[in-house]
Amino acid sequence: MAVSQTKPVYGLLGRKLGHSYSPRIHAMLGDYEYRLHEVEPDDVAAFIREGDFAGLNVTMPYKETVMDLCDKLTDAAKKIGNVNTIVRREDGTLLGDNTDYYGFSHLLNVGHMSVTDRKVVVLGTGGAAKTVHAVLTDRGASEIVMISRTGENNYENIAQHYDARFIVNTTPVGMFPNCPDSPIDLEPFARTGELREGRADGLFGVVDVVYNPARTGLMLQAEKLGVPHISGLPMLVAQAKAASELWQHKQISNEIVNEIVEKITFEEGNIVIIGMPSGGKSTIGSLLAKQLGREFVDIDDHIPEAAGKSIADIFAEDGEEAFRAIETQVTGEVCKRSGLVIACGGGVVTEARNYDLLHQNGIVLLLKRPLELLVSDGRPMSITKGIPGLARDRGPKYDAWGDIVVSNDADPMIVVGHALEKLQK
Ligand SMILES: Nc1ncnc2c1ncn2[C@@H]1O[C@H](COP(=O)(O)OP(=O)(O)O)[C@@H](O)[C@H]1O
Ligand SMILES: O=C(O)C1=C[C@@H](OP(=O)(O)O)[C@@H](O)[C@H](O)C1
Ligand SMILES: [Mg+2]
Repeated sequence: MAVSQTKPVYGLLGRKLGHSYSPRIHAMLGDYEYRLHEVEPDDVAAFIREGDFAGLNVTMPYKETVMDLCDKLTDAAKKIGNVNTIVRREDGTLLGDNTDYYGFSHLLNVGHMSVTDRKVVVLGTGGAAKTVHAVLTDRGASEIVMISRTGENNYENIAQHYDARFIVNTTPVGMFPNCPDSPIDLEPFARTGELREGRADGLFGVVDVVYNPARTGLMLQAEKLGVPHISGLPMLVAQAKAASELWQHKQISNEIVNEIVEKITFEEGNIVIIGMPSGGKSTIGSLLAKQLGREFVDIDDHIPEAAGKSIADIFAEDGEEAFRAIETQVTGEVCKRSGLVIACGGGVVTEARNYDLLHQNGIVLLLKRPLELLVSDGRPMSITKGIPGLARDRGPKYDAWGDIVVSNDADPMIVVGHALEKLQK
């Protein structure tokens, strides 16, 4: 008689799990069930005692709580002071371990962040900060300064640490939906170095453990300053891999970690389309979304809703500046979401402040249609300034903002095919 095989059951324990990436990550790491458990503080002890699981990941705010509920702790978990992975052993007892340590270590490796003999500023003093501190200590950082809101080293007196060479953010500042916020200004840190080849080299690296959005305010500023930087997704995936290895008693390659990071980056990232008015952003965007099975959002469609009047009326009654203010507000709300195809208004590049909004969580696709094929119908800017004038003013900005360029000079479905090819590279 055939014996029915049931899959082992793992999962994630936390209080609010939102749209956690963990089930998707674990589905790519092994053949097991992975469930989400949102549990209130008073119920955690009972959940652990009675829980029907072969192992667990643990997240905020229970990484310290579960330490007392495990039968045994690994040395790493004891040293760091929190548990993110629980393994049920053969005799049924629970072993508490910490794979965030491995995750952060992996993040430093893939970001090429060599902290040995360097001064590091760590923003935050919570659970993630403790893990980060342990890794930095083991890697021989010369000085580790922990910044908190009210401690001895805080955001008021952070200037005394502008000589730090690395910054690690472990706070939730900048995390969705508060994006693109940033906990600190990086410029004074960068400026402490010598000016070489036109850029200050005081900062060697910036790491953000936040992974949604893909680029927090901190990452976007590091990028502008030319400072090497990396955000938290490889850490999330690597800690999951290490947990999965403990549960399955087998090794998983770093290749798989990289593949998962790439897949989630693409799926969660937005495809943000810019280009001249009537260049085909709405047309190509909606077809591309259909092809990818994604939601399509046309910023221009949401502006009348936000303003209570049509785009033509905003321009006629309130002027361009008022239109730009509403456009920025709507663009910010839409672009912080995930996994969308977004068509922007043609003038989005006229406001420098919109750059971060477009780039925080996506790839910017510049759609270029030959000027002679562009039309002005109903487009206030194209009518008043004329298409050649707009093209002259905006051309350099379109080129600077676009991460990839796609020509819209063929049948729309052919253009969508070209866009997909470039996106999947
Ligand atoms: N590849 C194409 N082939 C034929 N017509 C196109 C193509 N791309 C755009 N159009 C047409 O050009 C006009 C403007 O396109 P639209 O998508 O509204 O531009 P945008 O959103 O950039 O202002 C529409 O009438 C659309 O049908
Ligand atoms: O170029 C511009 O400044 C504008 C372009 C329009 O969007 P399309 O590019 O979709 O026409 C719309 O946002 C508004 O009329 C302003
Ligand atoms: Mg449009």
